[in-house]
Amino acid sequence: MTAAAVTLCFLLREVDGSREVLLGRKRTGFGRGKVVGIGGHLEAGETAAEAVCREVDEEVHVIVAPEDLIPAGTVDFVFPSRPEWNMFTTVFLTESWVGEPSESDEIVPQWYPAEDLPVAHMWADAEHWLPAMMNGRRMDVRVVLADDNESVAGVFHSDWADEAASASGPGRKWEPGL
Ligand SMILES: Nc1[nH]c(=O)nc2c1ncn2[C@H]1C[C@H](O)[C@@H](COP(=O)(O)OP(=O)(O)OP(=O)(O)O)O1
Repeated sequence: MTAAAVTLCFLLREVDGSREVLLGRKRTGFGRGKVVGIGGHLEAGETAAEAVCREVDEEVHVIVAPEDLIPAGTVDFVFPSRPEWNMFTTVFLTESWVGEPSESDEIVPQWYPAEDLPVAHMWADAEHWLPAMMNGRRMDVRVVLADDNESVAGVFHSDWADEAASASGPGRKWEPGL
């Protein structure tokens, strides 16, 4: 089954010398009640960059220009016992936008210290890949969920800096853990 194409954007700012990231409590749909990144599904004909700018505007009313998106990699969420939930996520960071985040029907946004994420309220896998990506590590990640569709059964990564990783296909080197 093909994974749904989705995208996430993490807004980063510095306040009194400390870095903060914008997350939000999801009010509807997949992952309702969890604190998640801002983003969602690509619409037909959209690139991930176009989709994430649209989603950030729709969900938290902030305008991000495509040229201000910093590519951070991808996360493939694999739900072996619910393959219809599989999602392939293109992840971006940004430090530039216009407007102040405000809530929508879908998300209640909130700034969190980048060093102290609300992991108890997030997907269990987020602490494996999000801190590394926020710290500038560009990579492709594969998260395999356990049968409860919540806990993490396995995490694999392939750094963009790793020459072997730039070749997709059978030559690609996936390392366990992060
Ligand atoms: N295991 C996981 N860990 C995580 O941190 N985020 C996950 C995840 N599995 C999925 N996601 C994210 C990726 C994606 O951005 C989001 C689901 O997409 P949406 O918010 O668009 O879903 P909805 O059901 O609200 O659909 P829409 O109809 O597009 O609003 O959940």
